[in-house]
Amino acid sequence: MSAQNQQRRISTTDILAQKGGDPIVALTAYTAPMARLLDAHADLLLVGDSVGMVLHGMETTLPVSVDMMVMHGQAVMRGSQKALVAIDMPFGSYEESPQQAYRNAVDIMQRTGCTAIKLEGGRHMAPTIAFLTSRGVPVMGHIGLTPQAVQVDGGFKVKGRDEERWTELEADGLAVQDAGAFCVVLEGIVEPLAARVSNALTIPTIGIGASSACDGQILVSEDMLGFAQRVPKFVKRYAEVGQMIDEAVGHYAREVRDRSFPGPNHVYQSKK
Ligand SMILES: Nc1nc(=O)c2c([nH]1)NC[C@@H]1CN(c3ccc(C(=O)N[C@@H](CCC(=O)O)C(=O)O)cc3)CN21
Ligand SMILES: CC(C)C(=O)C(=O)O
Ligand SMILES: [Mg+2]
Repeated sequence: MSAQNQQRRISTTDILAQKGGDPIVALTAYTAPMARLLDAHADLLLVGDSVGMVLHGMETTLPVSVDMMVMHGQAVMRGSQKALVAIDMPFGSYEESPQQAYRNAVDIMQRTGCTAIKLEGGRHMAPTIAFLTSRGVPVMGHIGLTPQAVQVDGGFKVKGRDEERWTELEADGLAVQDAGAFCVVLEGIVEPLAARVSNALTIPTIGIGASSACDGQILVSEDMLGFAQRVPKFVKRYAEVGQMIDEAVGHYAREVRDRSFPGPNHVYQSKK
């Protein structure tokens, strides 16, 4: 390791310090080349369990394993230098007990070198979050629409449309904060609720489908880049990479078929 050009990674305390200040720029990353491109712009890269749906074609995030998260986490660590890397704890790896959560979180941190883990759940996960943070595992919370609850919720359903639910979600945010989380993802909630939770908390809120009232934003990179055919309403498509790939691959196929590729620049010549 050379001391020169060695850039310090953004830390959990750096993220915490962005509360109410410069918005936190976060994106998902699953691979080294994508992490390299995102690292120049993002404060935080999340190796999301959405990897199961986005890269592996799964219908939900439920089949994702710790080993999958570790493989993708290692790739993202190799591809990034500056951004804080957090890794999602997959379904079934943390809910049983604080001890189970600790064992799997340490496994993920030790095998990847990531800075933090993220887990879904509010008040009911607070004892687990406290167990982890008091033992050296930084935790990012995730409340609102929690995709690992897709089967009990009967789909990916926006939360807080009913005002009577607002105090419960606020209590979830406060419980996650009091348990020691350094930030919390607010997913799929109505704008006034996002504003209320963001104002009530002293840790940064990072929104996805939760309005600009949050202290930062996160999106699935492939969604905002235009890879997917269909994306949730909260996604803005900043590019149409899927279309670019279709055009490029169509061009390649035509050139292979008419033998114009490979051309003179793409072949090896023997010694004269
Ligand atoms: N590619 C991708 N992007 C994501 O943002 C994402 C994943 N995958 N996988 C894990 C979860 C699942 N997410 C989702 C998936 C679907 C909707 C969705 O269809 N929402 C409806 C609104 C439903 C309602 O109104 O209750 C929508 O029209 O946006 C939302 C979040 C967010 N996460
Ligand atoms: C979208 C973010 C918050 C996530 O949990 C994921 O990508 O799995
Ligand atoms: Mg996730």
